[in-house]
Formats: sequence, C-alpha cells, structure tokens
Amino acid sequence: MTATIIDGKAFAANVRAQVAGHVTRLKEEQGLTPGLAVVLVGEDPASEVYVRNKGIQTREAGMASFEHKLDATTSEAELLDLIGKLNADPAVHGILVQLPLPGHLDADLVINAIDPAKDVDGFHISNVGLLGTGQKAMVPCTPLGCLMMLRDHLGSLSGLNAVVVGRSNIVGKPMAQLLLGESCTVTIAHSRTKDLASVCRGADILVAAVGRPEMIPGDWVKPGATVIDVGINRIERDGKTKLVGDVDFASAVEVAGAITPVPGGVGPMTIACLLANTLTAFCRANGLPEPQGLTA
Ligand SMILES: Nc1nc2c(c(=O)[nH]1)N[C@@H](CN(C=O)c1ccc(C(=O)N[C@@H](CCC(=O)O)C(=O)O)cc1)CN2
Repeated sequence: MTATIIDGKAFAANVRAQVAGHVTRLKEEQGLTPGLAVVLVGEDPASEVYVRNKGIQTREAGMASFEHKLDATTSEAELLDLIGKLNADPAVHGILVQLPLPGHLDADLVINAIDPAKDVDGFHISNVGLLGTGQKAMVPCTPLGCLMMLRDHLGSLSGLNAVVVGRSNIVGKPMAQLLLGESCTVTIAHSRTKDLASVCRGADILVAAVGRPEMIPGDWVKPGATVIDVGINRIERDGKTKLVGDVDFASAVEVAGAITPVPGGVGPMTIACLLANTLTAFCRANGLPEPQGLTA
C-alpha cells in the first residue's frame, strides 16, 4: 500500500484564498483592514526568510503588514516598549515576535507582554490556559494547520488513538490539547519514552515533532495510520543540503494511509494559519462573526 500524500502547499493556498475572500468582504462591508505586526530581532537567516514570507503573504491576503526589524543587540526594555506600542495601536490586530530570540532576551517575558487578544501565535500564557481548559483561545499556527489537515482527511477524529512525539510549547503540547478537544485518546511521547516504537505503532494519528531528522521509520507506523510530520531538518546528503522531516518518508509512505511530505506538508500551513488567526483576532476585536473553518 502507498499512502495518500497530504498536499500542505495546496491546502495552505486554499486557506490563504479563504482569508483573502473574507478580508475583501470586510473591507467592503466594514471599511476596515486587518493588520499584522511581525517583530524580528537579529539576523538569523531562516527567521529572515520566514518573516519576509509572512509579510508577502499578509499583503497578498489584502491585510496590512507592519514589519519591525530590530538589531541583535536590542535590549529587553526596547523590545517591551515596541510591544507596548503595538498593543495600543488600533491598526494592529495581530502581533508576532519571531522565534528564536537572541539569547539575552527572555522569550517568555516578551511573549507574555503581548496583548492576549492580539497574540496570533497563541503562545501567551492566557491563551495556553484557555486552550488547555477548552475555552476560546488564539491557537498556535502549526498545530492549528495540522488539525485542519487531519479534519479534512479523516472527518471525525473522535475515539482515535493519537500519539504526539515531542513536547514543545510551540507544537507538541498544543497539538495534544487540540487532539484531546477532538475526543482522541492522546499520548505525548518524547525522547525518554520507553519503547517509543511500540507507542508509535499504536497510533491511528501519528504527529512527529521532535526535530530529529528521519527518526521515525516506517516499521514504527501502524498500517493505514495518518502521519503528520512537523519536522523541518536540514541535512547534508550526497554533497547536497536537503530538507527532511522527523519521519523517514521513503519507508513510512509504504505503510501509512496518509502522510504529509517535507517540504510541502505542515510548513506552508504555519503562515496560512497565521493569516487565519489574524483574521480571527480582527473579527473578535470588532465583535464580528468568526470565519468558519479557519479556527480550532
Ligand atoms: N513566532 C514564531 N516563531 C516561529 C514559528 C512560529 O509559528 N511562530 N514557527 C517556526 C518557523 N516558521 C514560522 O515562523 C515557519 C517554518 C517553516 C515554514 C515552511 O513553509 N516550511 C517549508 C520549507 C521552507 C524551507 O525551504 O526552509 C516546508 O516545510 O515546506 C514556514 C514557517 C519557528 N519560529
């Protein structure tokens, strides 16, 4: 059996088109434009690419994009001052601070300074608590993208065994909360889990988010399972740089029922869901109905 390939690139393009449609209508009906502010501190090359793409896709969706590029030596006080200004700016409905931050900055302190209603990353402690207690929250973009693809592929997730490999605050933990919200039986596994192979083999839904290149081979995958690969790892192979996931795609594709590729799977959904979250934040701020199918 060869798995269905879940095309995240096409899925993300569809999400962005839906967001753009809502933005056009909101401009006509309300005369208002959603705005997203993205803050980058330092010159991490990958972060620079992600931030540039966020700006491009925000403008393509018809939203206002505010980009703040700060020097790597920016102090915590300067960064907090900028966040305070963005919190108070009525043209800004979403605020994102690109991670990772340079080592001298306390990421938790910075993230928790963002107005939770504008926290389109869903990383603020208030949004983490709201999601954890099943209340209306801003939901982190990458897990939200995974959930959208899972719902589209499987319909109801109720009663399925879901294994999330990885326990990060950005992906693993919120992904597990979302799957619990869909009435899955959820296991969070990680590098210290005993007999990880057999834990993974029990998964109807296997989400890999450990950040270790091709760590999960096909013989850890239950036949017919849906595999969501969140890993984005750059490796050297045959003298070339290659992007691979946390799952060994070549062997897993022979066993799984469906699988996301890397690149072109979960990655593109991260920015698409950022746009969806900015639209959601805008609607909530203005007391408008939330866009259907673009929230958790
Ligand atoms: N504040 C945040 N920081 C970071 C987040 C985040 O959600 N919020 N996530 C990642 C980086 N990221 C967005 O910021 C991101 C990662 C990957 C992709 C993507 O489209 N990947 C492509 C491959 C791109 C490539 O060639 O490198 C794919 O998988 O197909 C988009 C956004 C960390 N920081």
